[in-house]
Amino acid sequence: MTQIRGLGYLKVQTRDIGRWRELVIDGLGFAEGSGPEPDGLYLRMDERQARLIVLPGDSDRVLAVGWEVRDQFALAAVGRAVEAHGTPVKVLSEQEAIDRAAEQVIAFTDPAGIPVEVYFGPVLDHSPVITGRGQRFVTGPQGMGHVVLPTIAMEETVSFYTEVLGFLPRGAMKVGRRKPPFRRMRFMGINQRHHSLAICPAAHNGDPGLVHLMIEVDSLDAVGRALDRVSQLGFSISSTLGRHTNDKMVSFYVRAPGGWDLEYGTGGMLVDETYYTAEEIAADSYWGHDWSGSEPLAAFVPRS
Ligand SMILES: Cc1ccc(O)c(O)c1CC[C@@H]1C(=O)CC[C@]2(C)C(=O)CC[C@@H]12
Ligand SMILES: [Fe+2]
Repeated sequence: MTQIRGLGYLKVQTRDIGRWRELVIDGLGFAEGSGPEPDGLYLRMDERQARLIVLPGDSDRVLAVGWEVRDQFALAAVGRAVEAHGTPVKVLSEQEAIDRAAEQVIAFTDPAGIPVEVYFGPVLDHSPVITGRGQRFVTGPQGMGHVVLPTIAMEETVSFYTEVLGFLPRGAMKVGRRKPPFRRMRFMGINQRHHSLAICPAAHNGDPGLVHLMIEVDSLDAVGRALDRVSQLGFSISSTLGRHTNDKMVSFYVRAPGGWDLEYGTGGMLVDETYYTAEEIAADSYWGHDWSGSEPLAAFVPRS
C-alpha cells in the first residue's frame, strides 16, 4: 500500500536569505540552480532542478515538504486516501506544477499543521552538478534525505503518515521522561533509507515546523570538510560529529537561520524490508553527537 517513494524536495522561507546562501552553498557545498522566484535560492544535489528551495520572507518556516510518487496512478491513490481520511486535498494548477518542476502536484496539511505536497514526474536538469565540498549527494532511490517534523499531536500525526500515507515504521526512541508514561520519537521509511521521516513530540505546532533536514554525502572527508567550513563561516554546530545507532550514519548538525538544523552525514545503512523489524534504540548514538553546546531548537521552546 506504500505509495510514496521518497523525500523529493523541501521548500522553506527565511528572514535571512543571505546567511542561508553562505550556509548551504559556501558551507555545505550545494550546487546553485534557478527557479521561478528571482530572489529565491534553488539548491541542486542531483539531476533534479532543485531539492532544497529557500525563499525570502517575513518569518522562518517550512513552506512545503515534497514527497514523490511513482506516477499519476500513485498520485491519484494518495489523493483518495487523504480525502477519505477527511483531510481536504488541493490539486495544484499546471503553472504551480511547472514552478515545482513536476508534472502534477497535490497539496494538503498534516495533523501537525505542516504543509505537505505530493507529486509525480519531476522535470530533470541534465547539466552537471558542481558541488563545493568535493562530494556527491546520496539521493536516487533513497530520495533527498530525511526530515524530522515536530508535533503536539503524536498519535494523530504518526497514524496519518503510517495508516493514510503508507509510511513504514522504522523504530522509535524514548525522549524526555525516563518513567511511564513514555514519550517516543518515531522513525518511518518508504525506501531503503532507514528513515525518510521522523516525528518528534514538540512544544508547539507553529514556526518553523521543522526539527531538521538530513542530507547524505558519499564520503567522510566531505562531511569533515563541510564541518570545517561552516565552523569557519561562524555557524553554530548544534551537535558534534557522531554515529547514530539506528541508521548507522556519521553526521553533524549545524543550526540554520530560523532555529532548526541541517544534519550532514555519510554512511547510512540500507534497509532490507524482507528481514527488517522495527526496533527501539536506547541511545541516539554509539559515540559523539554532543548537543550540550547548542541553543534549544525552536520547536522545543514553549510559545506564549
Ligand atoms: C536518534 C536519531 C537517530 C537518527 C537520526 O537521523 C536522528 O536525527 C536522530 C535524532 C536526533 C534528535 C533530534 O533531531 C532533535 C533533538 C533530539 C531529540 C535529542 O535531544 C536527542 C536526539 C535528538
Ligand atoms: Fe536525523
